[in-house]
Amino acid sequence: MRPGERIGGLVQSLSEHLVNNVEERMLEGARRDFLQNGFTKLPFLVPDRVKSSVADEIEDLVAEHGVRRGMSFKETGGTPRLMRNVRHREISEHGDVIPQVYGSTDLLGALGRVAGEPVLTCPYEPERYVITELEQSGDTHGWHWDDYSFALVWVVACPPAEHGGFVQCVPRTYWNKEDPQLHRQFIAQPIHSFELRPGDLYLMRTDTTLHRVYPLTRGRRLIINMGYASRADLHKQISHETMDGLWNGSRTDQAEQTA
Ligand SMILES: O=C(O)CCC(=O)C(=O)O
Ligand SMILES: [Fe+2]
Repeated sequence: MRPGERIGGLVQSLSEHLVNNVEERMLEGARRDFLQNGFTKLPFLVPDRVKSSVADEIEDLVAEHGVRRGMSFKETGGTPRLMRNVRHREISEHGDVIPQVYGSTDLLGALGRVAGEPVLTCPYEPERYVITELEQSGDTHGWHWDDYSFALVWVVACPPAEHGGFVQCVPRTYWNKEDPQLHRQFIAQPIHSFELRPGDLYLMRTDTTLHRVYPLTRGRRLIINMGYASRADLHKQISHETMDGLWNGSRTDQAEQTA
């Protein structure tokens, strides 16, 4: 089978799964969670065959193109990013399955039913998809918001919660890049924590949900974050300091920024 046919078959099996196996009540349950917490797990959204093809591609890409980064950003109150990443550019150049799955019309339709509004491919390409591996003790994706409204995160590897790696979030919070006031956000509202397992997917309302990955003490955590836009995002002036800093520097820039 030619690669194009294999990938076409995978996207087709995702569409068939969404029509045949994902019931309205599952999407409605996810929608209630999502509106309440800015977060919902959706492991049922994608068939195992597609999950394992995406996972295999992620493993190959991180082995071949992963770059270690260590940074912090004043726009999110100086919180750390200690991780290995593969950026959009390398994923779209060397990946086959991920770019096709990302743009699947049926996947976007299902996400829109959960979000309660249209979920659109991100107009700013570097934020469409990024692979993140946490691999050392202390590695974390520290507290932040994202520039665009939605993230669909696919979990390939994750240690048990005893070793960190779970997601924490504070919904209904707003990002003032000049003065993010993280401590005030934590005082004003509770922090919700969610354990993840390999094979999980989750959808987060990332522009109004402050979130982080709890620092790892052992094991390995590997995900791909697929970023999507709302209609409103298309009309906003969005500056991209944190994501540009994280994902867009050249290898030399990154080496200089690495702690
Ligand atoms: O690793 C995760 O679960 C979250 C990733 C994330 O927040 C991001 O890439 O912006
Ligand atoms: Fe994020």
